[in-house]
Amino acid sequence: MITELFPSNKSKQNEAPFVIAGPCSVETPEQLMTTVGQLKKEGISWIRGGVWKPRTRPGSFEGVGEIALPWIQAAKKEFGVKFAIEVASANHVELALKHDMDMLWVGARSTANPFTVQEIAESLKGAKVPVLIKNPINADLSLWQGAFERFQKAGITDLAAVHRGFSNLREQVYRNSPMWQIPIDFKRTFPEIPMICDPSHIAGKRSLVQIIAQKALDLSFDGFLIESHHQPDLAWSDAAQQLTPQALGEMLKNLKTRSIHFEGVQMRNQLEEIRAQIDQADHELLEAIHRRMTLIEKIGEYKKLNNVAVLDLDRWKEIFETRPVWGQEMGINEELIQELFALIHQESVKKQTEILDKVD
Ligand SMILES: O=C(O)C(=O)C[C@]1(C(=O)O)C=C[C@@H](O)C=C1
Repeated sequence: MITELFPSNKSKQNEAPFVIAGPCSVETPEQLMTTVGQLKKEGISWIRGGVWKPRTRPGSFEGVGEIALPWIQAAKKEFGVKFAIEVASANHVELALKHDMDMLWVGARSTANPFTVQEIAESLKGAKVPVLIKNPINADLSLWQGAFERFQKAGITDLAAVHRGFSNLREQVYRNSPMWQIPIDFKRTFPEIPMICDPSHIAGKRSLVQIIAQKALDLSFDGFLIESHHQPDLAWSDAAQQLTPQALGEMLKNLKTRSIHFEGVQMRNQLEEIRAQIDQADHELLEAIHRRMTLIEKIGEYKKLNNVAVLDLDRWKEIFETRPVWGQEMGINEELIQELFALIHQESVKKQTEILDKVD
């Protein structure tokens, strides 16, 4: 089972994360052998490599295809490594299994298409390989969850999720927006499924890979899928985001792994005490919201009696402008206050509309 590969499931703390690394694309037998050999020297024994590359636009390099599979078999034999490749159709699955691939992954563009996910899941029935499912290219949590449900329904349960970021036209720093809340929400709904981070596709450039990888460890991710090439600048695809095996080894040494839980009685007691205070603060927050809602209902009754519209834009504008200023004085993030009051106002309007529409 794939879960056995992850340190967080072995109850050991501060252990090195599980890493699958390798070139974006398998290009030639020489490139593969050299890269795999160098990765092995860095202690990496799970290798990735693209054979079929689904590209956004035609004309760019789409992978060397099936001929790469015997090259991979040779590299596996030479270095005693395991290999993971992407599959995007039943035909790819059949070929991958025929050539002893050890792990498969479903790419972001495939996850976005339920027909493709269904086809891959069905073609894998009875197979023993673990499968990684990357998040869909668009920021749609349920589409990602749906892909897992399709695999589970087909009886394939040896699964892990890969967070590779989301396509976002407004994003400027990264190639794909990390939107960390989405993988966190995924972990909440599928706690038994390990979550791997692909910092290469989020970062888009090698100088940012470590920052993303560290953030993933801080958020208790279980491992990495990282692109590495022995001559990154000459790579046939994704040249800017690939690291040399040596740079990757160095980066992995520099990453700080964290414990999942607080260790030691004193630390745990302190934490309990602070959490009790948080419970109290949350209670007061809910009481304040309840008090506000009671007042909203009072105004709602008054508006109904006097035949006044629910929405009062001037008052709403005043609230929307003053609350962030109040919050700023307390050091609270402006965006949080705006989002919070937008939700609160939405609820007020809903409550008052119900009051006005109620037939007495
Ligand atoms: O002040 C009012 O008129 C209200 O009904 C309260 C309230 C609010 O949530 O604060 C709700 C709806 C209006 O659009 C403006 C403000």
